[in-house]
Amino acid sequence: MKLAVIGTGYVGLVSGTCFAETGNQVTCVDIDESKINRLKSGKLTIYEPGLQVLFERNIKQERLLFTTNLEEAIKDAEIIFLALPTPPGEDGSADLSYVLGVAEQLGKMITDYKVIVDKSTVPVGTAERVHAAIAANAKTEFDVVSNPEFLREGVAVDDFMKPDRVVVGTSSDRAKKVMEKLYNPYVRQGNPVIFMDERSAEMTKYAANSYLATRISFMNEIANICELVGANVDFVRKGMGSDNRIGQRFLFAGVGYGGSCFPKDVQALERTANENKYEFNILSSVMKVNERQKVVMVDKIKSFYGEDLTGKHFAMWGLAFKPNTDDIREAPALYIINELLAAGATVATFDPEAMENVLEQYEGDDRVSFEENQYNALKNADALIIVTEWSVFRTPDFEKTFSIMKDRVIFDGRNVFDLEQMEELKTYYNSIGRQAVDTREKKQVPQEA
Ligand SMILES: NC(=O)c1ccc[n+]([C@@H]2O[C@H](COP(=O)([O-])OP(=O)(O)OC[C@H]3O[C@@H](n4cnc5c(N)ncnc54)[C@H](O)[C@@H]3O)[C@@H](O)[C@H]2O)c1
Ligand SMILES: O=c1ccn([C@@H]2O[C@H](COP(=O)(O)OP(=O)(O)O[C@H]3O[C@H](CO)[C@@H](O)[C@H](O)[C@H]3O)[C@@H](O)[C@H]2O)c(=O)[nH]1
Repeated sequence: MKLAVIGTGYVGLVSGTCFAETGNQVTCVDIDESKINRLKSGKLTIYEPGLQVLFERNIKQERLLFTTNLEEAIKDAEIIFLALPTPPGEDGSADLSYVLGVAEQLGKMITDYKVIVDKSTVPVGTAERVHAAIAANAKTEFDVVSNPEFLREGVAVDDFMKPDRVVVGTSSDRAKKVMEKLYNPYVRQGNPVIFMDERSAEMTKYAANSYLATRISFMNEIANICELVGANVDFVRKGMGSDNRIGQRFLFAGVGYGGSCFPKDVQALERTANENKYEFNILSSVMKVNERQKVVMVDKIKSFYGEDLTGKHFAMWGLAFKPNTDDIREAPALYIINELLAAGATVATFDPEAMENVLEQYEGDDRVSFEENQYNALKNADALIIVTEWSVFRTPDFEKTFSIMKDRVIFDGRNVFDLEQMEELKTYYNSIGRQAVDTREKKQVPQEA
């Protein structure tokens, strides 16, 4: 099938490449000329494991093209995907200007039947608004379908190629047949395509993200209580998760959820509730808990050193909002850095992929540095703070680590180390939802003469 994907960010680039991989002819379009030039020259614009191979293969086999010319991209396409940003507006609702702006342009351009598919995360009722925006100028038949995307960054290719499910919202039989054909290869792998109306499809996306965010905030609260009562959240998680009704996944306490989706989508669903005069009490708490959790490491650091951190220097491992991505949108690390700086500290950071995206924010600020590797970041550090659970941080050379640091102190926001292991090292180790370990050698107090 011939497809156009409008917006070549995390979702557009992954979807476009994966659709090409299942044999479709895909043209990806973006207004960002530098992005398109880079993609055209065979270079990826994001870090996403497994994407490079598919990207190169499909470019080589001429199934994947890139352009800035919207009209050219959609001319022969049977299906047009909108993978455009829907950032939070000032009132927390999703900003639909990108989606509706492109819809208006499409209305003027389409000359034969098209299925226009919304892959962006958009509030309930958007399919109707997109339909109206296109219809204002369209001289031909078309259908608007809601097909929310559930991929996770860091495992996006796997999630796209082997989705737990595909949700398609449409009330048109003609569009349904087109979508059935498109997703046929995925159904054959045993993954269901769930058809429903447009409004339910739009709501499904917000419900799924908000539920997952709720699980995280719930576990973060459990972790905070564990610390107070002397329990260990890792045991509690395993004990809870073994109940099939709960399940093991997505129960990890940490430094709060970040990324480009959960924070904005929870906020947007609360906004939808408010607009409909419904008080969604759980969501307000989910957000409140997350705000607090993002800086829980700073609270721990301040109770160790005192409120004023002037003269203190910290090493930070991890900047991305989660491992295996270079994405730093709403990354807890950035909130933690800013709080530390405000309290007078300096920070040396290392992240395997995300440093380039953070550099700009601290340009000219010599209180924050970006180091070549995780050990360089430890030089003269009073303490190490772990914010993102990249695999490379899980088994460090502790002897080397402590020989470089000024003091043997670790604050771990992702529980990457076992407590037993830390008890054997002479260290102060403070993690999430577990008791702090302090096995540093006590200084000998000289006997009074
Ligand atoms: N990132 C994720 O993991 C993820 C997963 C599922 C759903 N979503 C949703 O998908 C949507 C896109 O998210 P993303 O992370 O890919 O965003 P992104 O910011 O990475 O990419 C959006 C792209 O759209 C381009 N763009 C903006 N205006 C354009 C226009 N008029 N014409 C053509 N291109 C234009 C931008 O230049 C950018 O490259 C959002 O609604 C998001 O909530 C994201
Ligand atoms: O047990 C967990 C799981 C995740 N997180 C945090 O939650 C955030 C989001 O993680 P994840 O969901 O893995 O990443 P995203 O790429 O943001 O994916 C979410 O958001 C996407 C955009 O809507 C959806 O498509 C995905 O289904 C949904 O999982 C990150 O900060 C994680 O560190 C935790 O703190 N504990």
